Amino acid sequence: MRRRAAAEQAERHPALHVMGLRRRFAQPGGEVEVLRGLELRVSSGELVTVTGRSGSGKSALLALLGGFDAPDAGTVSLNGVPIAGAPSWHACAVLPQALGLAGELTVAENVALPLRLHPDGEPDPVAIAARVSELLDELGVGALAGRHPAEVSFGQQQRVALARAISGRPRVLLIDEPTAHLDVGSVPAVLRALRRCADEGGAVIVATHDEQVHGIADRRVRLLDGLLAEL
Ligand SMILES: Nc1ncnc2c1ncn2[C@@H]1O[C@H](COP(=O)(O)OP(=O)(O)OP(=O)(O)O)[C@@H](O)[C@H]1O
Repeated sequence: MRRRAAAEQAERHPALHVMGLRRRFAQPGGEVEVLRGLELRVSSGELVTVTGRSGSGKSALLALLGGFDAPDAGTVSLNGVPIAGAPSWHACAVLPQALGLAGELTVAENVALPLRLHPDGEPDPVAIAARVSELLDELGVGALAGRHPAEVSFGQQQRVALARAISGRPRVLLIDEPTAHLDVGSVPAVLRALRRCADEGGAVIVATHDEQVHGIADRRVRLLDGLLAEL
């Protein structure tokens, strides 16, 4: 019964639904309204890229979608339920440009964290280790598992942070510029990982200037004058 109710809920409500989102920031010349009543719906299994000129508000938008910032007006709902603060990693994983890896943990321990904090309970440690090494290998950083984030390059940290964001198979994944610091050879693995996350049922939203990322999207939107336009 509960499963049927959840299925009906998923049908009625998109994985991510943004309504009337407004955000103003105080700036030296006065207040600037960066988001001006923005609307967005993203379904499970859909990968949407957000483009827009530098300073248009893409990172500010992701911070609001991830519950790290509060809007001046409007709502962000996950499966029909408005968020209040940052949801669990399982409900919504966020990969900001600053990455946010835990410096005291190894690469492998960082990637294992969402699995260990899973709301259904911590899976068997052998299953966690297998998932972690599979993801790190796929992203070309398997040899770094035992190092700490400060001991690897920023481009490598970026792939570790992506592995951490997707390890718990989040229902919604928000990513800011996932290819910004990568060498050309590392990009295909990142694109495959993002696409698979959507194909396995995640709603994936990626802010990017990179045409290669737009190439794997189901839908592209542009942030312009505080609103999103379909491309
Ligand atoms: N906490 C804040 N306080 C004041 N202004 C802010 C704050 N956060 C963002 N802004 C302003 O909001 C605007 C949008 O910034 P944001 O970082 O979201 O742009 P962006 O589209 O992600 O840019 P980029 O593509 O360069 O990463 C900028 O003018 C920025 O200065």
